Amino acid sequence: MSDTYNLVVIGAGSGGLISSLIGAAVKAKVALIEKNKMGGDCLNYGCVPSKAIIKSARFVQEIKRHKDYGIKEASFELDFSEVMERVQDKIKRIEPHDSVERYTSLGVECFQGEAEIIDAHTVKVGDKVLKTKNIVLAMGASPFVPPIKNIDSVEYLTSENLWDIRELPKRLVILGGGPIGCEMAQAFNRLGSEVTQVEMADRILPREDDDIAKFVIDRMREEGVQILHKTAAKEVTQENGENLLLCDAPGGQKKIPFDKILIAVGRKANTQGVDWQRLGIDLNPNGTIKVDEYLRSTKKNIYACGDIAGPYQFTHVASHQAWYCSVNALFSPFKKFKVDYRVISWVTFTDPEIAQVGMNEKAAKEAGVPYEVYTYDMTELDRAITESEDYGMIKVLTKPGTDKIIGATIVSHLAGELIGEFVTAMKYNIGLNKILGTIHAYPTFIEANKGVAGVWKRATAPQWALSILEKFHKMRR
Ligand SMILES: Cc1cc2nc3c(=O)[nH]c(=O)nc-3n(C[C@H](O)[C@H](O)[C@H](O)COP(=O)(O)OP(=O)(O)OC[C@H]3O[C@@H](n4cnc5c(N)ncnc54)[C@H](O)[C@@H]3O)c2cc1C
Ligand SMILES: NC(=O)c1ccc[n+]([C@@H]2O[C@H](COP(=O)([O-])OP(=O)(O)OC[C@H]3O[C@@H](n4cnc5c(N)ncnc54)[C@H](O)[C@@H]3O)[C@@H](O)[C@H]2O)c1
Repeated sequence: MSDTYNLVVIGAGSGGLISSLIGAAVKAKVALIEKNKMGGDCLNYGCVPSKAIIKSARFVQEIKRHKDYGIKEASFELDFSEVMERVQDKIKRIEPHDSVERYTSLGVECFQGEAEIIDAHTVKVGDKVLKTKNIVLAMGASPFVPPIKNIDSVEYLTSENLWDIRELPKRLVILGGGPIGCEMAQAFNRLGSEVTQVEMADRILPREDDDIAKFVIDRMREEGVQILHKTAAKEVTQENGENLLLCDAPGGQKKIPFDKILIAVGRKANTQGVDWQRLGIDLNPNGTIKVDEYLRSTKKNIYACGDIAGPYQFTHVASHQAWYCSVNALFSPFKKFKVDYRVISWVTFTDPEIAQVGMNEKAAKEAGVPYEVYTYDMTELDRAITESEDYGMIKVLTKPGTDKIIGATIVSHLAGELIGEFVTAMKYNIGLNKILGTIHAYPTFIEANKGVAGVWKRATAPQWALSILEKFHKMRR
């Protein structure tokens, strides 16, 4: 038997794990190389720790809202280091899913160490040289640190070292109003930090529609997060033993005192330090690996998935792409599949959550796609009222004159769960009429999806038919 691998996968995050798993499942000889922690960003620094801290913060918030639930007195004493230990505990609970032991048992040969690509068919890890037919690049992305003067004078936080702190920052500045910035601004504020969020663009959550983002912005401000829009961080200085962030703001220069600063202004692909040109691999202007619709790089036996490839930076997209990388690498030229981004969903885990599938209004306008829009107000939903969670909306974009869904956005409690029905509907071409005709249990949050379908039905009911019906019933009286 040849020692040559069918697939060498570099990086054991969401993309690399799934890519190697698929290879092993179809009996290919697969090596998986990881230089740091199995599970990559999602498990160790991303989705898992962030969702764990968000839960503690939400629990605190519910205690603060005791009067909304008819409870006169409720108090709590926060032990921040325990909150952070709980975060680590959740990582440890999930770790076995992504472990060397599990992947080895599934038939993947795991190597610990930094991979070095020698040529298109050779990868080195430590003193081992692996020969391979194909390579999958799944090396992820890292926090981008913008060029702010004197930033190195403070021990700034990013999503990588945030999880090491055990003392709650009293005054926390968060740079960036994307998902990381917003999720962490709300969570730390709820846990007791005084949070100032600094966003360069016109507003935080710049990718969302205005009416959707407003629900989150209003809620965050109500809870006490100070949100500064159109504000660009320029310099860090120290005055009287205090750290200050100097920003260009609409009213002039602003000085923001802080104890800790979290940088969350985007993540850049881990493509530094490799001579890609020598390997015949082109990069995109933003530093990601240039791939075609089969996820092949410009070197045809080298594929890429996840954050290193883009265009999305989500765990589920990395694993979706991973399938195409492995299958296309292992079965080309007999069979190959074009990656399908038609139905991609994502959730921002603020409270309320924002969940999206397909296009929102902003994206449809930018792409010049014609649409009709139907909205449902969550204050009308019985279950939301009984839960004191009657806040938010569902917004569905349809192809004009039809019930075909081209996008859905939900901003509400449990939006991330509710979006699932629209994901399935879009994937299998189920329109709003069929959602309306489906029995949803009462009283549940998911009934809201039927609610928006009802709004569509009433708005599009043929007026001529209704007027004939009116006459018909009149005649029968
Ligand atoms: C705070 C935060 C919260 C997030 N929350 C969510 C969320 O709720 N939902 C969601 O879908 N996404 C979320 N994301 C995004 C998600 O974590 C990423 O999109 C996902 O982890 C990307 O997976 P990947 O496999 O491309 O890369 P990674 O998970 O980064 O894995 C890449 C791996 O490659 C290894 N590596 C790099 N170079 C080499 C080398 N030369 N040799 C060997 N190994 C190497 C790295 O050590 C790393 O382990 C979040 C991200 C952050 C930072
Ligand atoms: N719930 C989720 O699915 C989830 C959660 C967290 C992260 N992620 C993924 O990780 C990616 C990275 O997240 P992110 O929030 O770091 O980045 P992002 O690119 O999504 O948002 C960064 C924000 O920072 C702003 N910004 C850029 N430079 C700035 C500066 N110098 N000063 C102030 N503001 C500045 C941008 O205008 C933007 O609003 C996301 O795009 C997402 O794909 C997903």
